[in-house]
Amino acid sequence: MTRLSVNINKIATLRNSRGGNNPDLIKVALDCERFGAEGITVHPRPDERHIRYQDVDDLKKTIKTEFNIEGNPVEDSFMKLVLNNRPAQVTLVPDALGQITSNHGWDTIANQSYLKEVISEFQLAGIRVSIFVDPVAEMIEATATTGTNRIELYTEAYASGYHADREKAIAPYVEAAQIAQKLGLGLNAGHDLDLVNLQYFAQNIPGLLEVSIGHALVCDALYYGLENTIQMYLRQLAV
Ligand SMILES: CC(=O)[C@@H](O)[C@H](O)COP(=O)(O)O
Ligand SMILES: NCC(=O)COP(=O)(O)O
Repeated sequence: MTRLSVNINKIATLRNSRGGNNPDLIKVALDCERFGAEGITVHPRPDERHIRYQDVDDLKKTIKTEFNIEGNPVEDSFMKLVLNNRPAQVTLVPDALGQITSNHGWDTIANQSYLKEVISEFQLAGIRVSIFVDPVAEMIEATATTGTNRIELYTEAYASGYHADREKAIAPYVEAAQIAQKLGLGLNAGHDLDLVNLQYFAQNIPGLLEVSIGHALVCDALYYGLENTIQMYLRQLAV
């Protein structure tokens, strides 16, 4: 069964907009867990526009489910943050400084030796590593030599193509998942997954271990409430 990790970046965005502590990020994370989330994901960016580095320290001390920290290891501050907190999983994402949101996976061919080096540093600290990749066969194949435990498929192209032709939109992801399985890599996925496109993805992707979902889930919570929304997402994954 696929696990749901709730990305709480957007809760921090709302909090930061007024400078106080409403909503309380830690309380929301604990409530997500209470409502059924099987993990908490954060993507602290160097400008701390949503998740602050202090939030990561605070979350590590309080949450009980799987903690997943996303970010670009080229930043020394990110390396230190992750190594000091030792989450269950780190997801390496090649975002540039100031990028609005993630928009591509790693070029695992050009960055093969660099990734190998940073992945082993995290693994020596007992942290499972996942790397963010596009569903492109040669990019998935090249992840094998990096030593990563898992890959996270970047699902924006699936989400944006879903309404026009979902079979066409999912085809590269099915192929990517089959390659990952052949290589013995664990499989995660995320970005723009929502209540409309999630079930079809989970039903058709073999070996999908975890999805991390934030933006759409927080938007849905405005209408359905956080507890109902998390339960609705979990039902989409119960395939
Ligand atoms: C890696 C990924 O797809 C998500 O973490 C996404 O980057 C969310 O980050 P923002 O909430 O800053 O858009
Ligand atoms: N890794 C993807 C993630 O954490 C959340 O992405 P999104 O649902 O906010 O697009």
